[in-house]
Amino acid sequence: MSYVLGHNQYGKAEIHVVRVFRDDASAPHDLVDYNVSVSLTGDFADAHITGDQAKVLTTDACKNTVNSFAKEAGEAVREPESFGLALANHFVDDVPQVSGARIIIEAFPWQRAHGHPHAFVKNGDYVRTATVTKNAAGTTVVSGLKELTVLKTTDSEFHGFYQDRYTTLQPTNDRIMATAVTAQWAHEGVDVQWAESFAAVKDAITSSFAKAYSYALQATLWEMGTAVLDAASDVSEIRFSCPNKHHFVLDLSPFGVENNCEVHHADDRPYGLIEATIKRSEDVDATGAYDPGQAW
Ligand SMILES: O=c1[nH]c(=O)c2[nH]c(=O)[nH]c2[nH]1
Repeated sequence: MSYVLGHNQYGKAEIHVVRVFRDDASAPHDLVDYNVSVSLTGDFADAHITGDQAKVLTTDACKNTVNSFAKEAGEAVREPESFGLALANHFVDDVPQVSGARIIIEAFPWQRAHGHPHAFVKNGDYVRTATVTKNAAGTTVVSGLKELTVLKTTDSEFHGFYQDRYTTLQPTNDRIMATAVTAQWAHEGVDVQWAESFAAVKDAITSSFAKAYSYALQATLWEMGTAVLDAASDVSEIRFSCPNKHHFVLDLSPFGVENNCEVHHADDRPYGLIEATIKRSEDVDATGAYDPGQAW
C-alpha cells in the first residue's frame, strides 16, 4: 500500500505573553496582552513519513521566539498585526525549510485605571484578533474582533418571511436586536496604520448597528459591512459571524400585567447564526488569508 501525506502544519498554540513598555522611567507604562498561535508549513514530510526530525524547528523554539520577539520586535509589538508580521517574516525568511507561516493573535484590551501610570483594568467588551499569513502566494493580514456584544431595544423588525408548515414564528414590528459580533476583515496591503484602522472599523460596526433600522440581522450585517468599507479604505472585505441573541417578550397577562415589549426572556440556546461576507467588489478573493482550521 502506498499512501500520500496531505496538508500538514505544526507550531505552538496559545502562547500567552504580556509585554510591558517601561523603557522611559518617567513615562507611564503601557502593556499588550496577546495569546499567540504559530502554524508552520514547509519541508516536513520526513518528520511524518520516515521519522527524521532534522528539519523540525521545535514548537518549544516557536514559543521561545514569540516570547523573545515580544521584546526584540520593538515598536512592532504594540499592534497585533505588526507583531504577527514580524513573526511571520522571521519564520519564513530565517528558517530555510519553512515556506509558510500563519500567526494568529488574540489581543486582550486593558484600559488605564483612573489615569494611573501603571494600573490597568481589563476591558472585557471584546477581544481583538489578527491573522498574518506569509507563504508563496504573498503576505496577507486579516484583522478582527470577537465577543463584541451589542443590543438595541427597538428599531428592529422581522416579518414577511417564508411560511411552510413548520413556521410558527409570529411576525414582529418591534423587538430587541442583540448579537455578539465576530468579524474578520482582510486588508489590501500590509502598509496600514493598524491601530487607526482597527478603531475606524470598530467604530463603523457599533455606530451602524446603532443607526441602521433593522429589518433582520441579515440586513444589519449588510449595513455594518458597507459602513466598514466606507470607513476603512484599506479593507477589501469583511466576514461576520453573528448569533441572534433572541429576547422573547414574556406573556405577563396571566398575572394581569401589561407587557409592551418591556419584560423579556433572554434566551441562551438555540440561537440563529447569521453569517455573511461583504466585499468591495466581486474580484476580491481573500479566502487564503483566513485560518480555515483543518479545511485546508
Ligand atoms: O433577524 C432574523 N433573521 C432570521 O433569519 C430569523 N429567523 C428567526 O426565527 N428570527 C430571525 N431573525
